[in-house]
Amino acid sequence: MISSDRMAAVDENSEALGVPRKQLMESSGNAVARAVRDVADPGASVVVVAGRGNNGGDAFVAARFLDGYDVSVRLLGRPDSISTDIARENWDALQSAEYDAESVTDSKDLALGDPDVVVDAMLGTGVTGALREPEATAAEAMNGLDATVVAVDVPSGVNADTGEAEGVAVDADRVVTFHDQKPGLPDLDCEVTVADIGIPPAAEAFVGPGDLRSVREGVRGGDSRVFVIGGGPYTGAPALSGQSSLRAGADLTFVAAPSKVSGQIQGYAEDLIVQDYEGDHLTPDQVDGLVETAHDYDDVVVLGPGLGNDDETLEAAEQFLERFEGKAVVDADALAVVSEVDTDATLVCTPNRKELATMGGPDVDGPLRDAREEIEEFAADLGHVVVAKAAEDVVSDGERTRLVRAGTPAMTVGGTGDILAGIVAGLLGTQDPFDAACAGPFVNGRAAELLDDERAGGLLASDLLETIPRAIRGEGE
Ligand SMILES: NC(=O)C1=CN([C@@H]2O[C@H](COP(=O)(O)OP(=O)(O)OC[C@H]3O[C@@H](n4cnc5c(N)ncnc54)[C@H](O)[C@@H]3O)[C@@H](O)[C@H]2O)[C@@H](O)CC1
Ligand SMILES: [K+]
Repeated sequence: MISSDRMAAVDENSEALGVPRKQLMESSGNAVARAVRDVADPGASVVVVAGRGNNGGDAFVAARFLDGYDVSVRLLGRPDSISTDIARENWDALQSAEYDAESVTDSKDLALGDPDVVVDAMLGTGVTGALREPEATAAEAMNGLDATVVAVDVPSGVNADTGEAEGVAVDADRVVTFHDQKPGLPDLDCEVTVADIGIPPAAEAFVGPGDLRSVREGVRGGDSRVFVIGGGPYTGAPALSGQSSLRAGADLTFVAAPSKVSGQIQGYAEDLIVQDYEGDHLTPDQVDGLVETAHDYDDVVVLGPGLGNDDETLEAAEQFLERFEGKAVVDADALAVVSEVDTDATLVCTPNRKELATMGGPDVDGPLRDAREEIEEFAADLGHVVVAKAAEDVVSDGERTRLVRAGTPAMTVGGTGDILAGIVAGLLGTQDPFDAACAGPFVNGRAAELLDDERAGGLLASDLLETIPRAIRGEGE
């Protein structure tokens, strides 16, 4: 089962893997033609009613695969209003090859005749709201015919995610849907076939540019705040996490740090707001104040960078998680306490191999992907999202697991993990935790790839700050 949003992401990932949408459209159209062949013998009359998006494009392709049938294609709207290049190219192909393909701009002029088969290709997953004109009238006309109605991807007017129609919808006899079943289709009163259209499994298994779709849409809203609880024995780590969270979309980032090092952390970056507490490391005395601040401002917390592993600090981290109820990225030494706490917080944990084992997860020697099932089980037991970091990362929420293979060998330099924790926190302001956890390492890796020519093996973690926005925008594909 796949939602429309996920399908769009997978489709974009497929393109990045070298299987472009136009190729998928060719397979989709071919599958639609096969369904028509199943319901009617050669010689039968087939009318294709097409809309101006890719759903229509699929049917323009289908017309070419129906040699031996009496096919006519009716495009609802002017050819220059076809909304995608690939659909237009397939329309143009019908024109130049002298198919019976005409555009109809007024639904009153839509004469369907008495065909054996109607192909409904008005709207697919691109539908929003009730069918407008001329589609609404055309749907009624199609429903009034005796013909067998074959719908492309989803009956026009029906929302593929819910199965609901806000107004009139095409009453299909058969639906040919692509790649995977859609949540809204099984409950419809029609036969549904799922056609394999050649999307590589890697387009789903690996995080790709399609997984950044909603990140690209989630612009800064003015009130997404990140609160980094870090620093003490180390000062660079919280500064890197804080800055990368700003690059990934946070509006304001605060760093809570011991007074002994707070000035130093502030000195690295004027963009951070540093709030100090007494002492040289985090202790349980600070927990009340930190929980209160994080709750008052609805902050996304980053717990861990540079905190060190003093017993008092780990005790404080544990107490913080026991009482915090918001969203947090847990990294570095703080990871060690996660499996011991009972927390209502939503956590994204970002362990490297060693930290994964320390926190009670699998101890993996070889590629993490070989342990993907154990990592998934561990995330399920933990009840949180796990981003297990290596050359190829494994991200799991206990039900879904994806791999990330972005990045360069130079990323083994210190600090890239701090950058990652900040990116995930910045994304968590607008994204669902699993989506943020998948997008984070992909963005981090792409940010390094964008610098590979310039920095090569001399990359610094702080260099990544510069290219995070470009990585989010999709550069480097
Ligand atoms: N995602 C994928 O992997 C693939 C998708 N394909 C096809 O592409 C389709 C999606 O294409 P598009 O995103 O172009 O969208 P659609 O072709 O479903 O519809 C987009 C058009 O419909 C109009 N529209 C939206 N709501 C309307 C309403 N209520 N009344 C009237 N017009 C309305 C929009 O203005 C837009 O022009 C899928 O359903 C499928 O058929 C295939 O080509 C193959 C691969
Ligand atoms: K359709």
